[in-house]
Amino acid sequence: MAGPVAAEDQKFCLKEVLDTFKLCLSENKEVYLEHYVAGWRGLVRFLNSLGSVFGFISKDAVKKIQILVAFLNDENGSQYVTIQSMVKYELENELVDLTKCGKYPESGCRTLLRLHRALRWLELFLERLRTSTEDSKTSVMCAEAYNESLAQHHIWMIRKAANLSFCMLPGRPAFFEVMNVGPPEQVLAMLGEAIPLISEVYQITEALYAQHNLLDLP
Ligand SMILES: CCCCCCCC/C=C\CCCCCCCC(=O)N[C@@H](COP(=O)(O)O)[C@H](O)/C=C/CCCCCCCCCCCCC
Repeated sequence: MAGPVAAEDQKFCLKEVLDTFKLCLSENKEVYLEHYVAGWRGLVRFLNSLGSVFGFISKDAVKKIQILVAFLNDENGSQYVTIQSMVKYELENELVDLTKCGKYPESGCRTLLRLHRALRWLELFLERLRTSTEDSKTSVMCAEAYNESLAQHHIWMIRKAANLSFCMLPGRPAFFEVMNVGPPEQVLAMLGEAIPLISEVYQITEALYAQHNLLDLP
């Protein structure tokens, strides 16, 4: 009999990730950290299914997810229920390094900022996928989205490695297949539903971080 399957090894399904991002927003538009992290977990599952060449990316994402999960499970976990409460708690208690070489190199605010920047890449990439044609190249769409967003925050070596890895992405038909949604029309429809959700979560977090001058945390 097969044993339990680790979350990262389960088969990816875009619908599930979409449902998780739907759960992210509270009635008053706060972002639940638990669901935000669960959304990223689902995306990492997708990345893992694309092959080991993306291992260095998924490793970094998993590390950041684990840091945030540790805060959620910590004795002060109730302060981390939403991104808003996390920011308030960490700032009020001076738990965020505003400059390099401080006491809290892995604060929740700083860690989430890295995923937040990656969410912008995701939004741009998915929008390109949604408006792509049969002969569009996933590698080009991914690189364009990356260079327009996340790359600006990465050192040269990471940019080089990331851009090289994009060349190993499967073509559009195989990529759609891994998304596990159904025929291309359904993939496009689901992307049309997912992008505004992801965009809203991104905008709310961006405004919160801008309001507290946290967008450049080292
Ligand atoms: C819906 C289906 C289609 C889309 C599926 C996308 C799946 C993507 C899953 C995960 C994306 C990875 C998120 C990466 C977070 C990166 C955070 C970051 O910027 N870390 C850097 C800075 O961290 P600190 O040093 O300051 O702690 C770190 O240096 C990064 C290292 C690893 C390289 C990151 C490259 C990111 C490329 C993003 C594109 C992923 C390509 C996936 C292809 C589908």
